[in-house]
Amino acid sequence: MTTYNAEYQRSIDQPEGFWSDQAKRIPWFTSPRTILEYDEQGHARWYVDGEMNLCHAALDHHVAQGRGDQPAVYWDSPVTGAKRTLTYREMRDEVALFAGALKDLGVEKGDRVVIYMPMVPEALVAMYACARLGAVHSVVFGGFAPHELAVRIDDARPKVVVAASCGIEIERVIPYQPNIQAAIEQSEHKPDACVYLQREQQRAALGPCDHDWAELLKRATPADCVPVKGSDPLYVLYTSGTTGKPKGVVRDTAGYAVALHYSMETIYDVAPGDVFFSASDVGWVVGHSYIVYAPLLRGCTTVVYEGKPVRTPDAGAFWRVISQYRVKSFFTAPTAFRAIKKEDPDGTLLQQYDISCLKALYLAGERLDPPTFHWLDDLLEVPVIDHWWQTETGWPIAANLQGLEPLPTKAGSATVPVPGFNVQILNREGEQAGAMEQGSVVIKQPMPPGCLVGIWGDPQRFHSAYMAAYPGYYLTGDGGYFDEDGYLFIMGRTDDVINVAGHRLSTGEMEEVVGAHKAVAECAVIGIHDALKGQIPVGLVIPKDGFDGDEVALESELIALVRDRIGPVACFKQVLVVNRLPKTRSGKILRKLLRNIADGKEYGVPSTIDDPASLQDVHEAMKARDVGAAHEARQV
Ligand SMILES: CCC(=O)SCCNC(=O)CCNC(=O)[C@H](O)C(C)(C)COP(=O)(O)OP(=O)(O)OC[C@H]1O[C@@H](n2cnc3c(N)ncnc32)[C@H](O)[C@@H]1OP(=O)(O)O
Repeated sequence: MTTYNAEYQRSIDQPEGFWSDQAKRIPWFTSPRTILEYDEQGHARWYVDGEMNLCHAALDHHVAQGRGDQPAVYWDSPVTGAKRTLTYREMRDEVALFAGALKDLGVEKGDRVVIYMPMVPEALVAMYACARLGAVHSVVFGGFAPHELAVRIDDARPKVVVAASCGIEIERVIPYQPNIQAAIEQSEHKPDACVYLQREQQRAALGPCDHDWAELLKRATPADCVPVKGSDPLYVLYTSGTTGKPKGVVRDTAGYAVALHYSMETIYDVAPGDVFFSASDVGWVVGHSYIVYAPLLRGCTTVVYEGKPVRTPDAGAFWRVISQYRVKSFFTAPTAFRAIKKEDPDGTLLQQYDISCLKALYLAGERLDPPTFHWLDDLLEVPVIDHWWQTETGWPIAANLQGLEPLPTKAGSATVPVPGFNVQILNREGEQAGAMEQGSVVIKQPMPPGCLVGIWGDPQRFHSAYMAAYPGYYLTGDGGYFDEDGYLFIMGRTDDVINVAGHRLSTGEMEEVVGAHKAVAECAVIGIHDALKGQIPVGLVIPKDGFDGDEVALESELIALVRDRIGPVACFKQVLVVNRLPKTRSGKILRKLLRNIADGKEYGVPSTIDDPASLQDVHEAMKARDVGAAHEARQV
């Protein structure tokens, strides 16, 4: 039996040999002869000359191997009361037919397709149909506003948009068609066609370029899998950066398939036939990797859950799903359990269900705070595993590898680097930090297969955002440290990206929206601690001369503006009007200081501050509005 240390060391010392062995675990049309090469900028490229199709590897291959009658998807939708099971054969056939429908609309290898759908099986069908044709999908989360959709349409320039007529947020029906119409009106690029899956809760009234999903299928003939090169793009997934423009993370095909397959076995310890439940959304990377692609690549059954952790109908919802579908591995974000703990602090609802099938709980998307870890650890009889990764990496960077060598857990730590990821901590001078010394978390090149291969249409940004800070290393944007046992502790972002309920958002983008209001002279948006959502944004604005003084009206307008431009998912719900903001003498707003005050920490007056009295002003304003824990903050 290989140990973690031996496997990890081999992956770092002999990356080509290591990933060549792993590549043999998935089906190819043509096996790669070149395992690893570097592009002209020195970035790793995996399996460039291999030929495969991810839809074939995840569906057709399993049907051919005798898994046709095994469930591939369990759909459970407490918001509509519907449930559905699709076998591998049924999935393959639906995907092939929908791929045929997309082909009829002119979609070919390399074309982009934007997908804007809730948690319905057809979202998976649409994604796999794109993969089948070699088309590049770009899924946009339903909680984003039309403006965000428009930005993505302009960047990805899709031939077709595939959507559902509506999504359902507990009891609220959210019509999607008005969002799509508004987005296409705002975007410069106009897709040729939109396809709507009509849901009975709210049907879409189809325009001249719109198509009914069911009608298209009636006319379509099944399409075959198109062989693609290992390095051909599978998808573009947008994620927040420090500026208003999101970054289109480009994922290749074969590296991703090999890495996901490896992770299912080594990290999540699941075998073909096991049931895997990831409670997230297809709009996030967790959805792409661990709802859609990895479970089926491994021959498992994936649970597609259209509901919330609470209120659909109660805080026992996850336990019900685990019990009903005999889930072996469950994955969600800590914020979901904070919501459950709030409603059912003693875990009483768990007693109603037999969850003896569950072998481990995995958490990611934000830091697993020790109180939530201990609550879960006391409640459950299975390992509670925090693991850390990013949209960019596509799969876990650090974890406690249950399929390789389970290690003792430490609260607050994501345990150890996953084989393939040469994680290091660099200090301000760019030197390796010692144990317990906090610094920038970086990954030494080559990044393993599955990680981003570029930013869509912007190679320069790929380099400047990730590769330029420390040549030869990928900059994660997180700060952290290793302890003496080699356990990795991630302490949070080192930039202006915040994490709200497991959703990565840019305060810079919110500042752009707030700053564009006609009454705002200057503003700062900071992420402050929140017991439920991890972090929430708070705006601080200085009004322009001539402002009428109605602070309540201004706050409402700014909240509505952010909701309208970015979406409800931003959770932007508090704005303070202030006379001045603390700045350095060179004019830089002291955001970290503002965060410390809001989080109730002790703070000093930096020597570089331009106007020390501004600090007292802001602190008083925060206390008056009961912002975070500002009443506990103390100047030292
Ligand atoms: C490891 C790599 C990664 O980090 S990948 C990202 C991992 N993150 C996740 O999986 C996200 C985890 N979070 C969640 O699933 C949700 O936040 C949970 C915990 C379920 C709570 O949901 P909820 O109560 O709706 O709160 P929220 O903060 O998510 O929503 C705020 C407002 O946005 C809305 N919203 C949400 N989703 C949608 C949607 N798909 N379509 C339309 N609207 C949506 C919510 O209704 C809420 O609106 P409102 O402000 O109450 O009016």
